[in-house]
Amino acid sequence: MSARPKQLHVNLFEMACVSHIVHGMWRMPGNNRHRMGEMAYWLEVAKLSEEGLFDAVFLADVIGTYDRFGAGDAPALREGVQIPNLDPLMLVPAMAAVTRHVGFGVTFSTTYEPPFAFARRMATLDLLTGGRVGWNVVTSYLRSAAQNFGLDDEIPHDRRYAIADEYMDVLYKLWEGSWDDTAVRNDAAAGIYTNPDAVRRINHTGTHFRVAGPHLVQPGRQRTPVVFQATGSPAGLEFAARHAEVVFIGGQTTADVRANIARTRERARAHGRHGDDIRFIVMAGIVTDTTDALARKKLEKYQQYYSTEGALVHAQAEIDLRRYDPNERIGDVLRREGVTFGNMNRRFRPDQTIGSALRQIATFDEGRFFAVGSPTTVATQIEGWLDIDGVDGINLRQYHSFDTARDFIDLIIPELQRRGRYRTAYTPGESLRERLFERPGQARLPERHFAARYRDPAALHAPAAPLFPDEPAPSPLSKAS
Ligand SMILES: Cc1cc2nc3c(=O)[nH]c(=O)nc-3n(C[C@H](O)[C@H](O)[C@H](O)COP(=O)(O)O)c2cc1C
Repeated sequence: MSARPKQLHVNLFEMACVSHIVHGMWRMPGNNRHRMGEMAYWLEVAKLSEEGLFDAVFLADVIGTYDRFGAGDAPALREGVQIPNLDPLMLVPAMAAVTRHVGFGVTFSTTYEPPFAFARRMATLDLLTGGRVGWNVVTSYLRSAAQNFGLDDEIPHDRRYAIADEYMDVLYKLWEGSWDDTAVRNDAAAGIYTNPDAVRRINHTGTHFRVAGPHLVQPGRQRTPVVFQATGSPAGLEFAARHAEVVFIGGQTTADVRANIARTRERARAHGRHGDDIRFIVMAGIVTDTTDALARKKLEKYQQYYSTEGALVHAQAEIDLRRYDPNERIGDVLRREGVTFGNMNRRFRPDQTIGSALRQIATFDEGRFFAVGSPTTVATQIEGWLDIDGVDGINLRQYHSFDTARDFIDLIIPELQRRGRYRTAYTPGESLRERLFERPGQARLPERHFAARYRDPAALHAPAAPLFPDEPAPSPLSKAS
């Protein structure tokens, strides 16, 4: 009875750095990663993504270094692991100017810079792009980032989400509540540019932030950009349930992925949202060629350049695992060295042997959503991701810029289109939100989203229930707001 098979959403996964996810690849002849500081590079990324009818170019970001192995910044610098890196927000207007449809997902952290200036920057992008922007909300996991913003160490994990929740509250007040749609009159005869009765201050006074307003930017197409988030923690899940529209989901097995999706949907429903108000995206790796054998050969070629050191740096390994007995457990070695497990829990477990951790890293970061083969092979696997795992789309990891995107566009997309699994054209004038949710005419957040309450001016001054009421106050950031 189903009218149309589920279609794949695709973002090109980018970061304005040389080595983003699959490390060492920048050394491959013909790879353009070193051009990330050139405007021409980003214009090509944008045009290529639009040629591929991608949903968006998705830009990751970090605001500190992966200082590792007690060797400071040297390993990350040598390997180009996310340093040097450029400010992703600054790339968007250039890319938008040479495209008409493709969207832009931009990462920004809620932990270190107060919300008012960010509200303005993001609203500027929404306005200038005609509603083509999304925001990947991150709370930042690097100690070195904390030290760049006046702190000695990371703010504890769950507390970062409590700060982020109030951060969102301020943004929604500015984006959704401060200006009416009809505020700008541009009425020369009456001498009224903006109707003062249609613009209001927000006068937000919370635990972490005090912001008077009004917002400085008139409303764009979407007002609030599409809210992306990646999480694997209980606090992050609660945050996603209230705020996120696109969630990066993981899981080692189909059952895990399905359970993660179901849990997030269930929590979203508890917040008065609909299950399908959230899209689920996975980071995927695809290596393809005209035949399975050629695709395998391409993978082998790529693997020659892969850097285990780069991968360990990115995995935030506190020690250089290559220097230890592979039969020892990570936890035992760390104890002996007097080093804490730190953020290594993102990739490893303390009871894991060094050897198994190294094998995991050495498998080219294949991960759960990895496909190598001909277009038929890959498309069949993707259909399984959509129908069996239940995800809505992928962030396409790049091995080679621009061959990864080019191969996907030339080989995989036609096959997906043949199967009715991928759009054959953009819908002119649609916002990123309309595209992702396939809801024409709904460029703005649905009425049932938490943010929509601020469309009623009276609600601007009613205190909103914080998502994490037990968090202690004030935060180390409150002085900065
Ligand atoms: C696809 C994907 C993209 C991510 N991009 C970034 C990023 O650009 N910057 C960042 O600081 N963290 C990024 N993260 C990490 C997440 O923000 C988050 O720290 C991680 O998913 C763990 O969630 P948790 O903090 O709720 O435990 C990304 C994670 C995933 C899965």
